[in-house]
Amino acid sequence: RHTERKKSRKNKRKQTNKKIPNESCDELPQCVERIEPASAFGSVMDAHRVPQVTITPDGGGFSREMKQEDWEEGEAVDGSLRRKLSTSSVSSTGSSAVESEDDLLSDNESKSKGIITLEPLVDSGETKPWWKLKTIVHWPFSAAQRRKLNWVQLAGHKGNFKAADEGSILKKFSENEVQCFERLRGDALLPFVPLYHGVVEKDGESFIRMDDLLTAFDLPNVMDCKMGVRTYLEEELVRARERPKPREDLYKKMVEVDSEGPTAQEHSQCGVTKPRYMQWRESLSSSNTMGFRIDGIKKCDGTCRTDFKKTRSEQDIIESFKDFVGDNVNIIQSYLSRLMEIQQALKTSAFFKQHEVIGSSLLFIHDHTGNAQVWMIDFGKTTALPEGHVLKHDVPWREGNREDGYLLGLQNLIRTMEALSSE
Ligand SMILES: O=P(O)(O)O[C@H]1[C@H](O)[C@@H](OP(=O)(O)O)[C@H](OP(=O)(O)O)[C@@H](OP(=O)(O)O)[C@H]1O
Ligand SMILES: Nc1ncnc2c1ncn2[C@@H]1O[C@H](COP(=O)(O)OP(=O)(O)O)[C@@H](O)[C@H]1O
Repeated sequence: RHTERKKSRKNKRKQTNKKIPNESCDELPQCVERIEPASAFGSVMDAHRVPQVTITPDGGGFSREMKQEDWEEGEAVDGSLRRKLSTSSVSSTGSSAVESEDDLLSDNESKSKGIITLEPLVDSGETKPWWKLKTIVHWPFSAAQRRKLNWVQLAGHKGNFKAADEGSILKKFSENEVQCFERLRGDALLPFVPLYHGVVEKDGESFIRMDDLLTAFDLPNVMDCKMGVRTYLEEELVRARERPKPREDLYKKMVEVDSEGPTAQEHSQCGVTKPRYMQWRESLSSSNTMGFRIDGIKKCDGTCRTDFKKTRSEQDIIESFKDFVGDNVNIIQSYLSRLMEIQQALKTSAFFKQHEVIGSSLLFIHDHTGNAQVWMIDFGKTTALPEGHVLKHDVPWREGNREDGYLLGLQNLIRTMEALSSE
């Protein structure tokens, strides 16, 4: 019965692309301290306080350095990456907040962190029609195109991406994200989002096909910055208040960073709600104060870091950026120009005005040739506002106003790059 339950859980997860929490729990000390976010880049950020957040100043994180044995000669499809192997973790795309709060079942999944091997979609040889298209897609891919792709996935959910034909990748379907890509057609932001090639459906699973942003690079350096002062939807907050569902997996992630993070009550129930976890993450990092945070950095030397959970101060951010770009002034200038172009496009974008942009990232990519680009990715939780409503994106969030602070984050990213360029 347990197996059946687990099976049906897995099927359900496949269909909804959501993550399911862990089951076990450790006894931990109960000690909570409240601290204020550090001031950063001016007073406007200080306005972004999120209620009910209890955090402590110390914690850990994850850091991994690629070892020699991790590298092999390989069959990189795009020729732009050397190789790699390992990955650790998992989760899923577009996982709905509602589902997360409702689901207390467990599995041992976590985030993707770094360099991975993308599996191609395998043709099972079934005779029934296996695909449906909303737009164009070239399928089946040729045998040569069905090779594994060595790729970088710095954040998000492991298992969400698959290799496609050259120059593109497949991301697990999320209705929300598809709608965003559709609405972005013809918008001022189009030049800054990966080109969308439609939806591919295979063996009951759907995927979004989009350009692989790494193909233009030779041994790329990649940084994922999650944008916004808030990384959860307002509806998640409402749901958690009405029907709080403490999650053990989030509790464990919190304790891993700071054993004193959870409140006494959270310790005793071995669980924290999703918004509570997300608020804690935002306060501990630079999200609340700077409107963005670093989620991961992979450098061309093979090192890959995702231990930025406590990177919050302006100085720490600058140091991390410095480590990422090195002292190459041209790269810094290219990043700066691109960020300003994005800022300009956001001012005129109808899409941006009409959407609450939550959990979206700016992906920074550069290589030794001097090529440096910034792209807007991950629209899994970007939501259209009701007819007639618009957002400013640069004012403090108060529950109900749906503001996300995206422009505050962008402004601070620009300031960070400027600080680097003036050094
Ligand atoms: O970064 P850590 O501390 O691991 O926390 C993760 C990230 O915030 C994920 O966002 P992203 O996918 O943008 O990285 C989020 O998924 P959602 O984007 O679905 O909210 C996860 O929520 P759950 O999937 O509910 O666990 C949350 O546990
Ligand atoms: N189009 C793309 N091209 C290259 N890399 C990408 C692309 N989209 C996502 N990535 C990589 O995958 C990671 C996770 O992507 P994201 O869309 O945020 O997934 P999730 O929805 O699971 O959070 C990013 O940090 C980046 O490293």
